[in-house]
Amino acid sequence: MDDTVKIRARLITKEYDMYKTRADKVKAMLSVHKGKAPDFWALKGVSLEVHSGEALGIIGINGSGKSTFSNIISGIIPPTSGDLEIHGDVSIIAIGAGLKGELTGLQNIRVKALMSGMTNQEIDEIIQPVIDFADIGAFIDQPVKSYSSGMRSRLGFAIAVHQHPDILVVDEALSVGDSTFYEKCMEKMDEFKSEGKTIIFISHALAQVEQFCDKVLWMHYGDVREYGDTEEVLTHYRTFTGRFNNLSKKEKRAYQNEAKHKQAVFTLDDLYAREKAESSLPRPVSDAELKQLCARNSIGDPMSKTTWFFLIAMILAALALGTEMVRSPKPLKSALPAPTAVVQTIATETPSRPWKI
Ligand SMILES: Nc1ncnc2c1ncn2[C@@H]1O[C@H](COP(=O)(O)OP(=O)(O)OP(=O)(O)O)[C@@H](O)[C@H]1O
Repeated sequence: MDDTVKIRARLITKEYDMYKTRADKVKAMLSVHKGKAPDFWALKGVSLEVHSGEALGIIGINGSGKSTFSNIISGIIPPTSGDLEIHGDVSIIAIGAGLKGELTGLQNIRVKALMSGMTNQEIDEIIQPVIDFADIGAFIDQPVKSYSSGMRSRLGFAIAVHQHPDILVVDEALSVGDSTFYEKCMEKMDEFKSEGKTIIFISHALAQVEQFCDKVLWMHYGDVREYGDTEEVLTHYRTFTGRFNNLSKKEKRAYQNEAKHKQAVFTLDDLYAREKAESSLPRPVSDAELKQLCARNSIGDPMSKTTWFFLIAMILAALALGTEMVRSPKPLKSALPAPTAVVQTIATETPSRPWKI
């Protein structure tokens, strides 16, 4: 492990809109209707720094936001606010994620490798090692939808590690494999670590986390409950889950409902106030920077008034042009802008059918 920061997350939030129908979502995007769908904040300001050669475990009960956070790190979904720096290529392995069911295992290897920017020659070189590592035999030529979850996980892991990413995110992918494959994956992850690569390991299997991770992030209903030394965090987490599991069904439901209510009513102003009172950031920031970190990113926002204005202006211009062309039809060639050389060539070659131009 060295001091080079590979991942720096500062006050990352994720808001999901709980639209009932697709139409409601489209209406909200166009800001046509005033009603706002109920919000749900899956992440309420997560900050951490992960270094080169470090293995970070992410733990937490179901629905605490682990996958949401790992999907943001992997670039699969954008954060709602906050700042994320990633230094290096990221490869994520999650159960079944990223594999196309209709394609064969072999085709999936090619597609995923192409998407990660590998050349055809590089892909040819990794195909056999991936097949050997995944150990799924003749199934490699079968559609992935016919695979068991263990086979999918093996193929996903094999592809991801052979892309040689700088940062490897393993989201519960090892929970479905057998013990032999698990050992093989662990060996590979150790190799990665010793090469200075960074690993994010999301798991409910605390013994695996304990064995492998240098640090642990305990997530709890969108918040960071604790972040630090593996043994310490795991001890506290085990105490919590011991108590939680002893609750009656009714008590558990009440606990969950209260936490989810807090996730529903959360706002970015709350985050700003919380950080003003007690900062969770690894380094101090100015008030202006804090305000920026607590401001919504523009991706996914409803359209601004200016965008609306231009959109409407363009639609009106297109309509006016269309009407003009219908009212005074001209020969197509004169209605069009000056023809290019290619169009002229075709027109010359097909003089009797100029409408083909
Ligand atoms: N696309 C979505 N739209 C709405 N809510 C979502 C969406 N994805 C996740 N959520 C909600 O966000 C919260 C966090 O989910 P997430 O999958 O990140 O938790 P998790 O800790 O990975 O859970 P698990 O351990 O069960 O995998 C949950 O309450 C979940 O229901």
